[in-house]
Amino acid sequence: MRVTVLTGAGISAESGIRTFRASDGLWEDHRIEDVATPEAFQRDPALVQRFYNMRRADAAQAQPNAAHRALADLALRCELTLITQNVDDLHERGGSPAVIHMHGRLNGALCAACEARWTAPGVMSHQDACPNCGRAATRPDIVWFGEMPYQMEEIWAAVEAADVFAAIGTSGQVYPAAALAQHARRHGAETVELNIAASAVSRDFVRHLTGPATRIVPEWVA
Ligand SMILES: CC(C)NC(=O)[C@H](Cc1c[nH]c2ccccc12)NC(=O)[C@H](CCCC/N=C(/NCCC(=O)O)S[C@H]1O[C@H](COP(=O)(O)OP(=O)(O)OC[C@H]2O[C@@H](n3cnc4c(N)ncnc43)[C@H](O)[C@@H]2O)[C@@H](O)[C@H]1O)NC(=O)OCc1ccccc1
Repeated sequence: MRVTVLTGAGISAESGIRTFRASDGLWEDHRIEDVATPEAFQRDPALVQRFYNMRRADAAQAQPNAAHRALADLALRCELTLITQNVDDLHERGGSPAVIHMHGRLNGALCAACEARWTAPGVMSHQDACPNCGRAATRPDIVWFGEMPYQMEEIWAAVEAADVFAAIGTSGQVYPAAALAQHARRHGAETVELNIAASAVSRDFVRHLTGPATRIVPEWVA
């Protein structure tokens, strides 16, 4: 059985990581345009680094929950492709061996000059020197709005090959991630949505499991 799973901020909500669009969501007190676009980084790199340093510190405090662990268990029992929009490392800390971070990672750094990548779990500054070219053009290894998500070829292939496609804790408002369910359905997959509420693409799913991820994901996996 080939299962492809897409996760969003909702799977990490019960670990204490803020989602984006909830009433207390990140986008309530930060404008996307100010912190999550290449233009924002050009304009005020220190503001952008402060935003991601805060996110990195929050994620370091958080612990994986029963939903993260249930997916690690599922990987032992089927051919699982785990795709996440999340930039935290709770899937890995929850035991998932292979995770496709389509929107990047908090613990990653990228040189805007030579595109070198390295792991940087601590506080990051745009003045940090690149270990490869030595220039001070360090940015978080995060996919910002207007930038192409990572590993899209692998992702489309895993969606097309899936017998089951599941979306967990995502509002279906950001593309191309939000288009994956429809693509999976068009390629014959059984589509299931796991969420506490309806999403912007609930119509693309034949099954809907409603409730907190820490309850419904272990139930779905069992
Ligand atoms: C806002 C939206 C309309 N805009 C876009 O989609 C744009 C533009 C666009 C492209 N195509 C389109 C088509 C139509 C319209 C617009 C577009 N897309 C892009 O810019 C993408 C890139 C998008 C990626 C941006 N980066 C992120 N993240 C990293 C940064 C960071 O994290 O700071 S997106 C970020 O926001 C999204 C947030 O969504 P969710 O994770 O779903 O979170 P949200 O808070 O919204 O919802 C939480 C859900 O959980 C549920 N929930 C809550 N608690 C629980 C609980 N306890 N249990 C279960 N469920 C729960 C809730 O009910 C809810 O449903 C995630 O993707 C997340 O990664 N790039 C690109 O298109 O490039 C082009 C291109 C082409 C060629 C060459 C070059 C470029």
